[in-house]
Amino acid sequence: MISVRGLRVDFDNFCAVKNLSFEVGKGHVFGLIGPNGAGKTTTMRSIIGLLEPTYGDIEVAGVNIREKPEEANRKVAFMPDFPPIYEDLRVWEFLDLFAASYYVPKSERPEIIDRYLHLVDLYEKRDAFIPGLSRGMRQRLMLAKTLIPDPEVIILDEPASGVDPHGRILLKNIFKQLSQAGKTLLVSSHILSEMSEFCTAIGIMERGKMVESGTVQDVSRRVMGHALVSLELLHPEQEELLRSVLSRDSKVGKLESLGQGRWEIGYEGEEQETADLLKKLVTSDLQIISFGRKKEALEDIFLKIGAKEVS
Ligand SMILES: Nc1ncnc2c1ncn2[C@@H]1O[C@H](COP(=O)(O)OP(=O)(O)OP(=O)(O)O)[C@@H](O)[C@H]1O
Repeated sequence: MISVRGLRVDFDNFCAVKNLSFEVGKGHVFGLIGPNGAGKTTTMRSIIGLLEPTYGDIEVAGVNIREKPEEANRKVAFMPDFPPIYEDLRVWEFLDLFAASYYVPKSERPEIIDRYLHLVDLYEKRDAFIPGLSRGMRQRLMLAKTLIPDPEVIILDEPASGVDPHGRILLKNIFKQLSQAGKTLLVSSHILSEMSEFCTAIGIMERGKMVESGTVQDVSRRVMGHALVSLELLHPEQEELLRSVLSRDSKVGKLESLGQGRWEIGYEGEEQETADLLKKLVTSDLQIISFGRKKEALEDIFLKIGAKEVS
């Protein structure tokens, strides 16, 4: 797990991170979201011990980084947003070099390297020279390198930047596997829509402060005040019946027709209440083709918080 309490980081007389506290539990993927200069990289560099905080307490996998920096260092791996890379090596040689620097015995390295190359879908590029790789492939190679020491805590700064849709799906599956294996992940990104798929929780940073954090759903409910439910009627002419059933549910807010029997409903209820609403609709003889809580649009949450900050 990761625990950050009361973190402050100053650069000369500029305060980049202010009184920041958050926790990421074992097996969770926490997404750090924020505009340029919000303090995401500074926070990550502090957690891995690359920056010394002005004050605050940080623990990784239960180890305080100030008290036991070397032990903490062994528990955590970091993938920076612009990692340096050794240009004149083949893919496997690059990983072999890193495995050697982590004291992986020579006899075990080929198997470990191949395992991680398969994981990031670069096995076919095993013998290719690094300059011939695309930016997305390099990102995936760096991810393989980051995972080789089998760290408990993995910190990734903008891992999805420059990665194509195939690579992003791959990344999502890798994060899932890692969290299922009990790893703790902290990921920063500007690609907000993907963060809601990758992450079990998010934190939104603005000017060095955490302005919101929690599950995407919790943050969305707090910021937006409601969830959106989309619904499609088989017979659009059942509109009156739909309106009448919905009017009896106090949690229903704005009702918007998208045409041809499709509706969007602002809904303040929890998930269980949403399930109860569906039951009521169906037992009222409405013919429903589709019904679902929409994935909260992180972009909307982000914009709303941004608007709140400047107003
Ligand atoms: N070494 C440094 N010296 C002085 N100021 C710095 C230093 N590193 C970061 N900063 C400043 O601290 C603030 C936070 O920067 P940081 O890189 O943490 O933001 P970020 O959220 O990661 O941004 P981005 O999304 O652009 O990477 C910025 O205003 C930046 O200019």
